[in-house]
Amino acid sequence: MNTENLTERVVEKVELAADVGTKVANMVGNAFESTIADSDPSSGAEEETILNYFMSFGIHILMVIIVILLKWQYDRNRYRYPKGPRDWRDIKDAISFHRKKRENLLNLATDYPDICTVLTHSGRLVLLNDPTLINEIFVGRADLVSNKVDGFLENQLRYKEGKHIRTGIVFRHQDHNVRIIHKALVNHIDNNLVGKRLDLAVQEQLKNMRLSENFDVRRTTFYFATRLLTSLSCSSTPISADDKTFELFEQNLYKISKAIHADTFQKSAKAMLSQLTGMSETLDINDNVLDYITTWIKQRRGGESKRSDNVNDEQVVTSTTKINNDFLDSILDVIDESSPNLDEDDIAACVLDIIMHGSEMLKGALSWLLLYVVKYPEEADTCRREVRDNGYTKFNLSSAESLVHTQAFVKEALRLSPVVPIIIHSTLQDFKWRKFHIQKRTQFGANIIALHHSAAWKESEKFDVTRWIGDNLSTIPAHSYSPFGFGPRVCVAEKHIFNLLTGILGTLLYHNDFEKTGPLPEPNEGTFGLANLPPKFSLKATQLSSRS
Ligand code: HEM
Repeated sequence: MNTENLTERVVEKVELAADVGTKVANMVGNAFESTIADSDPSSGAEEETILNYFMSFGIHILMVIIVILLKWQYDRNRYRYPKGPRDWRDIKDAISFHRKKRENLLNLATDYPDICTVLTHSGRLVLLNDPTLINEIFVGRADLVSNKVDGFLENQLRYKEGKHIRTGIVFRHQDHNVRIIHKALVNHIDNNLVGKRLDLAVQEQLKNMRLSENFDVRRTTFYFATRLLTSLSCSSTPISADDKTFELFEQNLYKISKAIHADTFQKSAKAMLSQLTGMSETLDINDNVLDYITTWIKQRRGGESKRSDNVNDEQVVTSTTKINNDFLDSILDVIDESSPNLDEDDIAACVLDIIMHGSEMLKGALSWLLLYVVKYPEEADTCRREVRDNGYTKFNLSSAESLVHTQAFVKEALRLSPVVPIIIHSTLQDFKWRKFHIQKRTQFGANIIALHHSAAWKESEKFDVTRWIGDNLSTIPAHSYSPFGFGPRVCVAEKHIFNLLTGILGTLLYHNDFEKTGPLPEPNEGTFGLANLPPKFSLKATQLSSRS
């Protein structure tokens, strides 16, 4: 008998056992219920009733445990996962996985260069360490979403039955609406922002950036990014430090931002508690932030219907009647294509996602860049010379492409310190893949940090900007660099992010000198949860004269 037949027979047997187990549990349960129901209350020694009650309760619990064990055994035989430290013997490692997550992700990639299954505090995770396998799952299977990440991040607001706001990493992909929104956002960036509004919007927020003798890098870059993303998402919103409502909105976003990234055992316990009780401070703040965005959308739609009331019957209201030309408009434009129809709550959730994800990610990337600027002052000086030689006085997306050294600096910093160190999606259905049979809702993690540090890179631990320049480019290993995700779920801003970051860094370096004000954190410190952020640190910025 071959192994496949044997496995099938074992599976059948266990299936049968599980079935019998359930039936027995029901029978015993029913028998006890009827025993209690049949007992004559008048004859009733009270003590006996209590005893019966406890016995019945105990047997129910026992049966539930038996059924759970049988189901567990059944699943073990039915599903086949890649090997890895996932045994109960490794439970201690699983519980402490988060504590040294960075090292764990790197070690696991060394021990299992292709793939392995790990038990983490948020459940089983199939860790993909090889670029080909990552592609097969993340590109070949566009229906993957990370529901468990939804549950884990405490900021997930169930804004509707079955729908969550997913901050940091956006949208559920099985849904038709997600595809059309993704496409609408990419088209909007390509057609309306690049070479058009984007340059002015970034210039304005760079001008307002509060750099000082001692500025908190994470906070400053967060406020810069939030304002930029808000102006691009909902351009009619008054974004000013004097606007009290906007100030509150920003502060609340910052509170959420601080709360969400921890990836610890305590955090899992807290998330579980808030799922059970529905009570969570972060969720409350999130609610409040969403209300704020809903108000903008109501105002916008109110304005639009007034405008369309004024146009005569022959005139069709199309996207050209929209005067704001922002992310919100691009979503409003695809309402007619949506199914089920996007309503105000859905739209607000998307806008909030864009603002939160964009600002979190930009904060992370810019914080790492400034940290590397002070850690590698000579490299930063080379970048500064380049921007000065190119007369790059103010942000311009398309000419950022020509800042070769500065662009290389950005790429190298995001290689060593990717803002998203592991991208987690989960499966919607059971499926067979290679020699495995994967259960639905299994988490898959693309081990980005390990890809970026793999032996395929020459001196992978070294901060070497030159690897991205000229002939050295040929030494860059294929498919081993992916700071913005993969496949259909790739970041909507992916094509332009390097130029965006290069232009921002270039402008900051043109006008400022940055120095440390105290000990600097190391790149392997900081929050390493779903996002990789440096710990809080401050720098001194000194304004440079326009021409040195
Ligand atoms: C350094 C900056 C950024 C980084 C590192 C980054 C990274 C990522 C990553 C890794 C994903 C994929 C998530 C997944 O597969 O689950 C993603 C998705 C996304 N990003 Fe970004 N991102 C950045 C900036 C931005 C900005 C500025 C925007 C603003 C428009 C943006 C909008 C989005 C959206 C809308 C998605 C979801 C796409 C979808 O699920 O269909 N990102 N980003």
